[in-house]
Amino acid sequence: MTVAPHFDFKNGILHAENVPLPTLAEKFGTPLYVYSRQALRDAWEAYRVAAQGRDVLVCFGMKANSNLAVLNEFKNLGSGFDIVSGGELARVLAVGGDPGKVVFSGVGKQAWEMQAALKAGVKCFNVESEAELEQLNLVAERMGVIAPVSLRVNPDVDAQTHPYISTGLKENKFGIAIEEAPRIYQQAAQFKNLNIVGVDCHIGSQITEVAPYLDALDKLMLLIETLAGLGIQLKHLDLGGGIGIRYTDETLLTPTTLLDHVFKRLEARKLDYLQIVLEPGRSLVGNAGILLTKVEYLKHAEAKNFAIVDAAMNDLIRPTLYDAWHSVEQVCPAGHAEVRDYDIVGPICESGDWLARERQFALTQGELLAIMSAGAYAFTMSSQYNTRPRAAEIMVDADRYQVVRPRESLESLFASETTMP
Ligand SMILES: Cc1ncc(COP(=O)(O)O)c(C=O)c1O
Ligand SMILES: N[C@@H](CCCC[NH3+])C(=O)O
Repeated sequence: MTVAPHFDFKNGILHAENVPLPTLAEKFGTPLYVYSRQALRDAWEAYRVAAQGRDVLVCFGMKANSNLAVLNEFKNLGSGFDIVSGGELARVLAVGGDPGKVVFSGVGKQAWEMQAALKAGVKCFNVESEAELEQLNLVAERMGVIAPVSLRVNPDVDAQTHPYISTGLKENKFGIAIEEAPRIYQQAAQFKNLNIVGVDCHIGSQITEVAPYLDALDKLMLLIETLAGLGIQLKHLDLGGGIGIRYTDETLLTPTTLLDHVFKRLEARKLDYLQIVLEPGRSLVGNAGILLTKVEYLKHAEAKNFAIVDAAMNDLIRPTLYDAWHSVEQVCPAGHAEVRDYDIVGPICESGDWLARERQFALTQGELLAIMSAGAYAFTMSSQYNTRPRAAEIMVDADRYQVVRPRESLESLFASETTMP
């Protein structure tokens, strides 16, 4: 068993659904991102079941994986989208996503992005500062439209996750301090081209406990009641994303547990008329993807053993950026070689170019490894550092597969560059 249900061993070979990974490596080369369509569907189903027919809108936090094939799958399942840029909006529109189910997050929305989102008709802007409110009102006024607004408040709760991916603490750059929120809502109500529709928070990522969400919810419910007292009625409450996935042996918070707790508290306060919006990213895609890579060289140095693979930090930056653990599987474990502790590293000229450290393997040169849980914040955070073309992406569906993004060609990497005479 691997950490990802649709990536499993059959006859000693790791498969994506029914497709042996060596077949894909041979056909498309490595490094290669491979996604399981069924894993996307199962992850979505967990949210659908959790909603139990209650008014819940799931907006896929698409920064986790914005490949059009992935977006299209979620669109067809009824998902909305949480976007953070004009670029992400363009992707949603490219797959025919419903702008009425799009929430626009982010601390630094530019005027052109606001304009594009207003033109498309997004569900709401999650506004993160007073300055942004003013700018949004101005853009809407110029266009002669009304902008739907929700304030992203910072509830100052500890999501008990990695400091780099915790976003709901006072010292984070995100959101409006919750004590300031009533004043700023009142200010927003004065703007002629804004329409207040909701409240939003997002406290962090890879959260495995329900408590931080409930701490945030309690603070938000109090705010909603305060606002009602001031004559400001909200229609929705957005609790952001953040549900964690299994990278190793984490005990998981399920969407059902989260929503059951949330609705219980809302009912107790008679606030269950509110629509609940969620913005899950990682939990919808994280374990629906792997990064397939080939061992180029084995290097047995005095202090350490290295497996130098053809994937690198430009393909998957999470290990070096967050010290994140990704489980690694041998695609065809043969077991003849000597078992050693290996650092799995890429070819990039940085000491930080590692994908896993101190893992016990019996490795052979030329064999394939699968870096697991690489469906979220993996390809989307990739770069071309060291003039390395970004990897291809493949979607598998039972025994079918399709290239959903080809490997970049070398020429394309510098095709638009010019020399100066
Ligand atoms: C505003 C916002 N919403 C949703 C998400 C998705 O988070 P996750 O992938 O942890 O579900 C993020 C990223 O952390 C975010 O910043
Ligand atoms: N990129 C981070 C998550 C941050 C999400 C952005 N708000 C990760 O890989 O874990």
